[in-house]
Amino acid sequence: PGDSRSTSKRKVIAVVGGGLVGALNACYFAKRGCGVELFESREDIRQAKIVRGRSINLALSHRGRQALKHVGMEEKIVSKGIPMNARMIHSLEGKRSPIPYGKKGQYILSVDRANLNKELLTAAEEYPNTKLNFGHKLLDWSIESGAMTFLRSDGTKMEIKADLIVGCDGAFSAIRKQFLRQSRFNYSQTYIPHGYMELTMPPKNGDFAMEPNFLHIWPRNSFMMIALPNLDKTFTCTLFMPFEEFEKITTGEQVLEFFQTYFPDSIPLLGEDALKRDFFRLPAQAMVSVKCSPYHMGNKCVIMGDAAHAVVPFYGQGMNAGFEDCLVFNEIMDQLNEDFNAVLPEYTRIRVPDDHAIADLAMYNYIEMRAHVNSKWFIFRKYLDNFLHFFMPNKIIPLYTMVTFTRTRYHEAVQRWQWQNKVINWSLFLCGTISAVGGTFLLIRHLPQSPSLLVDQLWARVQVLKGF
Ligand SMILES: Cc1cc2nc3c(=O)[nH]c(=O)nc-3n(C[C@H](O)[C@H](O)[C@H](O)COP(=O)(O)OP(=O)(O)OC[C@H]3O[C@@H](n4cnc5c(N)ncnc54)[C@H](O)[C@@H]3O)c2cc1C
Ligand SMILES: Cc1cnn(-c2ccc(OCc3ccccc3)c(C(=O)O)c2)c1-c1ccc(Cl)c(F)c1
Repeated sequence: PGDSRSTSKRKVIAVVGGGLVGALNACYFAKRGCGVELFESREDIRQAKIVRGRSINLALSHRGRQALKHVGMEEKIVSKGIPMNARMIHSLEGKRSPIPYGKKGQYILSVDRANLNKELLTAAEEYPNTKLNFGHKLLDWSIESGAMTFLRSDGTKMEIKADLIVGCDGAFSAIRKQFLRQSRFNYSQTYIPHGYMELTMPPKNGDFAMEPNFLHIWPRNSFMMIALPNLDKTFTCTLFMPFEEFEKITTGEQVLEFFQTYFPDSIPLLGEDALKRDFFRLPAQAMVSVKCSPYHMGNKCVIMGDAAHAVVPFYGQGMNAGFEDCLVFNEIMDQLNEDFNAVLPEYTRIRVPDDHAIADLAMYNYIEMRAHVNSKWFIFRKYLDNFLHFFMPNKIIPLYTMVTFTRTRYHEAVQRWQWQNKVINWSLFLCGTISAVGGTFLLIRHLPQSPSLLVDQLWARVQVLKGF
């Protein structure tokens, strides 16, 4: 087989998967001076028409931006993103409640998935030490030799070796398949009963149909819908609903009936005909949560992004976590002088707890939103968060703020949130007890007579009232 392993000092990295994380990783390794060969099963999306079936836009937040910043891509991506400074909660009655994310600089960005992927591929390609191979699908690889077998779009096969294989081939990773054959490799996957469907909300009179700088949310317990703005003044609405509910809706009239019941304010904005058409354009897509460890095999291979940790999208963190994987791996490469024997196990040791934490958080959010969260509860919770944070800014930091607007390690954010909840619950218990004791004391203290006399007086009044 072709052997790309370096004879010189320069290491050759094979990045498998040219999606968001693979393309960014190619930039990271190329910037480091490695020889990078990226292999992507699809044809070059920069030449192909738009690929359907993945979310059209995504929420980019602090972790992802920091990762892009390291390879000089933050400005380019942010300039094509639309800031969302607050949530806009839509009630069943059509009332809209804006709830800011927090301080001025705290906003998330709606970015176009295809454009982001194209920009990252082009950035990777600009490095002289990078080669992008499209139409190359990894079939198998050997943990012992590190040899990889690719099926090319012309039907031929090719084998190559590299100094390091970086598996960024998504939730159904072929790289990870080999990991599953190894002992002591832990793996779990969960398909949730909800599916998702994307609908497009067109511009109205040439402008956005709703306020553009918001993450629009219609929380209806087990039905949820969100809308993120696009540069072409459309919104991409994502409807989350149990598959069994999707399956009950088989006619255009039933679509309208459903939206009239749960999301009435969105019907005139989506357009009745477009809604009836779009709803049946693609089937609802499944959502899977994947957790595994370790993330590496020997000194040969490491997995990142959805290949290592596919998360349900109820925190808007999947891509942000995958981008942060690249940043963390790079930081460890610097610390351990690119010694793969040390870097790979250290990456697993550091990153597994954090990616498991965000996978659990996203699932927790899904379960919490599905069970409790309607618009009133959503608004109450967020006002409570903001109220507590306002009065105790260094004591109480909302979990969503830590996850979305800081690089606090995900597992530390969860630990802090659990501690904060204890403090809040204790404080509420204490306040409750103090006011109960205090109230009773005041009642007894300022009563003119003994309590029994008071009861007689109250009873007499009841008899009088009974007489009316
Ligand atoms: C509905 C929905 C909404 C989301 N919203 C957000 C959001 O708001 N914010 C956020 O941060 N994240 C969000 N995500 C998550 C985000 O989409 C993923 O975390 C992200 O795409 C992961 O990137 P990746 O590169 O690891 O995997 P992918 O994007 O899946 O890319 C994997 C690539 O590998 C290629 N590939 C697969 N198998 C092979 C093979 N055998 N050989 C070669 N190539 C192969 C694929 O063609 C693909 O190009 C959302 C996800 C969904 C489903
Ligand atoms: C794409 C994206 C980016 N961030 N978020 C997000 C997620 C959860 C949130 O709160 C959880 C909560 C609210 C109220 C009570 C408990 C928990 C908030 C928030 O605080 O605004 C924002 C999403 C998103 C993704 C899917 C759905 Cl269904 C959704 F509604 C939003």
